[in-house]
Amino acid sequence: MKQLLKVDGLHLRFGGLQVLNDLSLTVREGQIVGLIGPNGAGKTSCFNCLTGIYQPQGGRVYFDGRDVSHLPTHRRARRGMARTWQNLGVIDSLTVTENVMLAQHQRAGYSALAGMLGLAGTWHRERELRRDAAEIIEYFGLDGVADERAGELPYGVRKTCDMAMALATDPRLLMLDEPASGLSPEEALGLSTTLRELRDRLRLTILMIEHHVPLVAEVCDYVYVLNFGELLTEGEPEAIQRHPEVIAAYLGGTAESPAEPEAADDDTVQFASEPPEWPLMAEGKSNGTA
Ligand SMILES: Nc1ncnc2c1ncn2[C@@H]1O[C@H](COP(=O)(O)OP(=O)(O)OP(=O)(O)O)[C@@H](O)[C@H]1O
Repeated sequence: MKQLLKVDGLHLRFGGLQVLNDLSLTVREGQIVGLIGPNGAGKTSCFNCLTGIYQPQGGRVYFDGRDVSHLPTHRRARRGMARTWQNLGVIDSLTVTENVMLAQHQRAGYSALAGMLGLAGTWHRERELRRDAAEIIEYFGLDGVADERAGELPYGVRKTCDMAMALATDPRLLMLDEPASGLSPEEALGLSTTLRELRDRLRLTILMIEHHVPLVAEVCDYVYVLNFGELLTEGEPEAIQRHPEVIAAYLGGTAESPAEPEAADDDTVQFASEPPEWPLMAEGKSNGTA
């Protein structure tokens, strides 16, 4: 599988705070890759560097074999890098359809001024975009709320709208920032079906920040673990769940003696204490805390 995203030695500092320290990772085409780590580990900052929102002091980002480190956010998006937001990218005062169409506009193919003036050709393209938006909305099961203002919809529905908006940019790489946060445990696990479908039917590659371990274990091919801005370890989800340093990072303590894991009925561990969204799970068990 070819490398779609390659991150090479990112360094990011805010004043005296080293947020990312020599972070490197690779996402291959067709993979679903997880980026996990305790609160404040630098996951969202990493996404911000990948999308060009933050300009790191060192390191390079390559997308589809090209160095995109110097490109602004909208040009990276045009190349096929899309993201969702931890705190939702939807505009509350717009309807679901309007939000999706707004997201589509970077690939509209005409200037905002041409659109405003209704110049020849724009109305035809606009109709195409509206049709595409309707398909995306239907795909995500949002057709029943397409004309509702996003701000009036439940949180889970707005999250789905956020994902529909990312898809509307016609991406190759979808970067999801905590897609399961705020969802019920059932909704969160249902996401795994959606994510696999996005990969298998639409041939998307997915990099996702997520604390919901059953979802990560269920859907990710590979996982990177960040701690204090550095790569702690990487590997397949099963190995990550049993990794002593990962356990120690989430619980405090040391790799040799991580604090207080609860006994489980196999060789994985479950934690009753903080952080609630990272109890390492025996496969298929629900912790009810997501
Ligand atoms: N713009 C900024 N200015 C100053 N500090 C920042 C900025 N953005 C992030 N940080 C700091 O960088 C560190 C990493 O934050 P980041 O949000 O990337 O972590 P995270 O792993 O995504 O955490 P969480 O799981 O809680 O979302 C934190 O200490 C945060 O306060």
